[in-house]
Formats: sequence, C-alpha cells, structure tokens
Amino acid sequence: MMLAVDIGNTNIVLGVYRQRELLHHFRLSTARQATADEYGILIYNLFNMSGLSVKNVEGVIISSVVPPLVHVIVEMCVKYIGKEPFVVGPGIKTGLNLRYENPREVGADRIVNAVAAIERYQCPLVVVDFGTATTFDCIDANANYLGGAIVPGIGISTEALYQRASKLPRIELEKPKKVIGRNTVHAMQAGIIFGYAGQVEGIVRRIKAEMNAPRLKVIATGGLAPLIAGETDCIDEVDPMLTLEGLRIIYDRNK
Ligand SMILES: Nc1ncnc2c1ncn2[C@@H]1O[C@H](COP(=O)(O)OP(=O)(O)O)[C@@H](O)[C@H]1O
Ligand SMILES: CC(C)(COP(=O)(O)O)[C@@H](O)C(=O)NCCC(=O)O
Ligand SMILES: [K+]
Repeated sequence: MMLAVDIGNTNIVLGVYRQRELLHHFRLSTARQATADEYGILIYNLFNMSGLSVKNVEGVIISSVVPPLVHVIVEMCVKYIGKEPFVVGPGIKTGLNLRYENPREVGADRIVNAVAAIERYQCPLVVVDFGTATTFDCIDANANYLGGAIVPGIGISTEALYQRASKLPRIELEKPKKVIGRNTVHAMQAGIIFGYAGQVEGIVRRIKAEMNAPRLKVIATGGLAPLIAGETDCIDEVDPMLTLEGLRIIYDRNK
C-alpha cells in the first residue's frame, strides 16, 4: 500500500493506494497548530476504522502548500508509519517541464494536478482547482507547464462579504433558483455562484485566445468544482481525485 497526502490550506486529503487503485480517501481539516502526535492519532484511527493497517504502508508521498506543516506530517509518518516520505519539491522527479519564471515558486498542488492531467487527458489543457484559492494551470500541446492564474477561492470570497459588510450574513454555498435575488441570502448566492461561473468562463476564454487553442480541454478539481461545473459549459470534466492521482504518478516515478 502507498499513502498519498495533499496538504492544502483548508483540507489535508489522504489517499491509500494499492498499485493504481485508490482504496480509501480521507479529508482532515488543516490545523496549523496540530502536532505530529495529533495527526498520528487521526490517521491511526482512520486506518483502523477502514480495516487498514499502517504496517502495510510501503511508502508515503506528500505535497504541501502550507510550509510549516511539512515537517509535522513528515515526523508523523516516521513515528507512526515507520516511513520517510517523499516530499514533492526540489530533488523529486515530476517529469513536468515548468515554464514558470521561478519553478520553485509554483505551488506543489498545481504541479501535481498538471502531472495527473497530462497523464489522463489530451494536451493542450487547463486544470482549474477550486480550493482555498482557485488556480488555473495551463499545459500546452507539448505538455509544457506554462503557468496560469490564481484567484480568491469561492469560500474566501463568500467569507469576505459577511466579514466586511455588517448586514450581510454567513450563507450556505447553494445555487439559488434565479439570478435576481429577492432577499439578501438569495442575492448573495446568485452573485457568488453565477459570478464565479462567469469569472471562470472569462479566464478560460482569455487563456484559449492567448494559447491560440480554441479546443483546449478544461478539467476541474477541488472541493467546490461540482458546484461551479454545473453552472457553465466551459468545464469539460470534473475529476475530484486529480491531485491524489498526480501524487500516485509522481510516487511511481521516484520509488
Ligand atoms: N467533498 C466536498 N464537498 C463539498 N465541499 C467540499 C468538499 N471537499 C472540500 N470542500 C470545500 O471546498 C473548499 C476547498 O477545499 P479544498 O479543495 O480541500 O481546498 P484546499 O486544497 O485549499 O485545502 C473548502 O471550503 C472545503 O470545505
Ligand atoms: C495558489 C495556492 C495558494 C493554492 O492553494 P490551495 O487553494 O490548494 O490551498 C498554492 O498553490 C500556492 O501557495 N502556490 C504558490 C504560488 C504559485 O503557485 O505561484
Ligand atoms: K488543492
């Protein structure tokens, strides 16, 4: 068995693979102050509850966009799983040709998503990851990683409204029936959901023009991908496990 760990700003997602098959996946909240022992308890319990044993884990791979948590999760792996993990970053083979000005600046999750998308879909393509931030990653016809765009995530955008405007409440991220909201909650839901879908369409349209690739494939992933994909026809596929798949592929390239 292999364990893949994606440390995002909101969630830590874990995937347990047997060869290419994803046996189980788990989602934890990203707690920046939690210790290796606390994550150890969670993982140990999740494994037990799923009929898995940490003793059967042959290797671990981690990607992180939260630097202070890397050593915590590495320490957890060594202490509770008995394995020194691979950490996606300098020294790890990804097979990706990065055309970013400074390749070390690209978020590890973006690299991992790109690796998985190249393997699973036809290039050129764009990956849109609806996480804490929403990222757009552009891959050309020769599988080069060109870069992309980073925009405030749907959750962050919604929080900003109620945190900064006294009369706006905290709302559920649900699609309203109409774009013309006749109460505060419906008006906010319409603005967020339909506005976000429009933003994605606008960015994808500009990317297609800039890459001169009108038939470019658009792959969406991340917690909130299904919500937006339902509101626009510019997304070709929703692939919820794309990041874990990318980690599995990179693990295989380095073991
Ligand atoms: N399966 C899910 N269903 C609904 N919402 C989800 C799901 N998974 C994650 N989310 C929500 O999506 C948002 C982004 O989460 P995620 O994609 O894990 O971000 P990150 O990679 O930045 O940690 C969060 O608000 C999270 O609560
Ligand atoms: C853009 C991100 C914050 C997205 O993180 P996430 O929403 O998955 O938690 C992350 O990929 C990151 O910190 N990137 C570094 C900057 C860059 O990619 O250029
Ligand atoms: K992510």
